[in-house]
Amino acid sequence: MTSEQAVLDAHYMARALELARNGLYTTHPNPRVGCVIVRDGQVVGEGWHERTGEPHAEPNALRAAGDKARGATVYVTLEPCSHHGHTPPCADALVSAGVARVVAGMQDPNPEVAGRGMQRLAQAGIEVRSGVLEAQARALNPGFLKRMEHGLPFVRVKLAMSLDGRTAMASGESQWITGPAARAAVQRLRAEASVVLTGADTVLADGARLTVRAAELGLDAATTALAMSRPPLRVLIDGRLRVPLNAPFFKAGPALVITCVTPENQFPRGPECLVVPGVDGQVDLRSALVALAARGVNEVLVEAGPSLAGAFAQQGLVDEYVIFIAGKFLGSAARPLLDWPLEKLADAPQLKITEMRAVGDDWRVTAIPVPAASV
Ligand SMILES: Nc1nc(O)c(N)c(N[C@@H]2O[C@H](COP(=O)(O)O)[C@@H](O)[C@H]2O)n1
Ligand SMILES: [Zn+2]
Repeated sequence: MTSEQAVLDAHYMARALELARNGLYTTHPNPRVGCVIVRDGQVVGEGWHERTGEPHAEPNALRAAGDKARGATVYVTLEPCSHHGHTPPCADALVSAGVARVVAGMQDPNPEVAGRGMQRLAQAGIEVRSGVLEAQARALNPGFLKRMEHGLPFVRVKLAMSLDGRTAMASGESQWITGPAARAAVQRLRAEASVVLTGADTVLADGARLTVRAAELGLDAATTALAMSRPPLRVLIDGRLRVPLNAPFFKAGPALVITCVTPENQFPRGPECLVVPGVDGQVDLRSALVALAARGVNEVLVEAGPSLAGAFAQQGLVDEYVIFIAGKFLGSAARPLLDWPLEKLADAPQLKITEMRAVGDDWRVTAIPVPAASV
């Protein structure tokens, strides 16, 4: 392959990635996928996957290209599927359309596909290439990949704190530490998650509802409509079933309660209740995540107090922290970020800060845990 071809491949894959991002709020449990069809140096078709049950990105792009797909090159951010799911195999559609070349961002880790899509194309005499802008293709679907590769959702913990690392006054007062731009960013994090998860303490103390509110997303009308069409499932971890049915959390819409005690008709007409293993009224969080992944949950946003967020952190269940930092001191009597008593500096978990940027008057820090072996 010439270097000119490699540059063109990266260029059109970048466009396919851009298209895939249209599905940021809607595709789960499916992945976000984009597709561009190019013939004689012209883009003749574009498509992206909007929601599960509807056509994949490739048939959408093929429909736009019509007869011009014959002899064309197809750029798709994820290997074309080879299985019959809600829709027929995209690899077959590409063969039927007579395309000459298919370039994929990455192999599909779904065991039902896992290389068979590219294989089918190659067997039909189509030139194939995979792994173009692979890091970006992977970054688009952290939850889908984690679920397919590890049977767990991707867990993002959102925290908001003062410059001295405090999240609320001793009284619990915390509205608002951060400004409106940071709060809008949190709304968008909720909207892109499959699940927003919290604990009984937060719901009982703050009356938290954890809904996505259209007016606070800060998105254009079309994107807001997409985001609101697929709101995340709100999940409450409540080991002892302490939260009453009349709590604002339950009045705000459908919710799932994860507990470790038998509900015994606790919620006769109330929310769905999932029982997982636990000890002393403490839900086993890994079991809860496994159960969510089994239901097709890709991305979990944890918005909880120091005790539940700290438990996720201590148990090594967090993939990413998004921490909003406000230019305030709340003082030493205020509440800490995480309940995680550590004795020695040597025991302090290492994080890699991957991004830091201003959001209105606040700062947003993204950090990922560094595995102990590589510290
Ligand atoms: N290559 C590709 N393009 C898309 O637009 C997709 N949505 C997928 N998804 C793959 O197919 C599975 C879902 O199939 P159904 O929507 O149920 O038919 C999904 O798990 C991916 O493996 N792939
Ligand atoms: Zn497909």
